[in-house]
Amino acid sequence: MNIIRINHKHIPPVFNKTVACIGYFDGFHKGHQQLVKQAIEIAQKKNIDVSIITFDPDPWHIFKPEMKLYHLMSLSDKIQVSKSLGAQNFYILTFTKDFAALSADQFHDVLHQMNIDTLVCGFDFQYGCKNAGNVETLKKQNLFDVVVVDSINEDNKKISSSRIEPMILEGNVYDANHMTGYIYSIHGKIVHGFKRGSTLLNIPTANLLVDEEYVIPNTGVYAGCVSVDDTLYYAMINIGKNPTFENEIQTIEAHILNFDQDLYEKEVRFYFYKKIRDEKKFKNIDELKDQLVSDIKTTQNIMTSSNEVVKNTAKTWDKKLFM
Ligand SMILES: Cc1cc2nc3c(=O)[nH]c(=O)nc-3n(C[C@H](O)[C@H](O)[C@H](O)COP(=O)(O)O)c2cc1C
Ligand SMILES: Nc1ncnc2c1ncn2[C@@H]1O[C@H](COP(=O)(O)OP(=O)(O)OP(=O)(O)O)[C@@H](O)[C@H]1O
Repeated sequence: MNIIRINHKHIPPVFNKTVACIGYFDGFHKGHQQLVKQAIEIAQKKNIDVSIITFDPDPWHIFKPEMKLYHLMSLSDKIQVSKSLGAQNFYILTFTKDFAALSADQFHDVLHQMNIDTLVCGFDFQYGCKNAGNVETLKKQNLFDVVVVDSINEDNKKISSSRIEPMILEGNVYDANHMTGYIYSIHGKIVHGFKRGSTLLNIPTANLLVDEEYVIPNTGVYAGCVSVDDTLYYAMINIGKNPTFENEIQTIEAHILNFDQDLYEKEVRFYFYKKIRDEKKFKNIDELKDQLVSDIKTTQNIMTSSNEVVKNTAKTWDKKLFM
């Protein structure tokens, strides 16, 4: 895939004629996926490329620089998912105050210089200074064709990134996953924990130092997966302060089922499919251990009966399944 960062003031003359989807695309939910599907259909008929156009940094970063922002996906996640959805190009328009101040016509001109043949956007797409541009202004211009996708809904309400975020924060990853079709995941590096898992409990866990931009699910125990290198494994994941041991800081740790490899310093991804229980304080280590053994069975059962979403997750992140 071609990845090109673009400063709107100096657009290089390097772009293939393309059908492009435009938006911020945080989480690549089913609404976003519909745009890409539509773009692929048009591109196949015209025998031209499919491109994703997004903005970076997050426009909020320019308007409210003091605000700490959390996302469902990093920019490199979006690149990876765009590739598996079938795009040939990924264009990153650098979002600056100047870019935000473009009029609708100037914005059209930027897209024209990027050799856009057809723009695919959602019914509520807005752009340009003070959101002056919308589907109506796009349809009036004649530099490129425009295809508008109707609202993709769940429970009669538009699926959107801002609807998915609070669900994840509440721990309701199961319903959030329904709006994307694959399992929500966060990326990071495996670091050292207190080593109680491998010694006291005989159930080793990998502790994740998460990349800081992600929306983190609420505390609790989740059935899900972990991917290591190019393989996806079933896993049970705990987010919390291990109240039995009275830790002071929250950790994110996973026990990967049927897995026995050193993971320290590895870059991995944790996938949260469904919350199975709250984290609890146990009277003693044996009770915690019994609970963990039961959690392994619960996780195995939940994950084996969720074949479709697991397969789609593996496809989305280009992983093979080891189960
Ligand atoms: C799936 C799972 C569920 C867990 N549930 C609890 C829990 O309910 N209460 C608790 O105190 N610790 C819980 N733990 C955390 C264990 O106490 C933890 O794995 C252990 O302290 C090892 O930590 P370490 O990696 O720092 O050595 C859970 C861990 C996992 C992987
Ligand atoms: N549910 C949906 N149905 C159809 N089109 C959608 C849907 N959600 C987003 N789009 C379109 O996808 C593109 C990217 O959307 P974008 O990520 O900017 O917004 P969003 O998902 O609605 O997120 P937010 O909640 O942050 O507004 C836009 O063109 C938008 O109109």
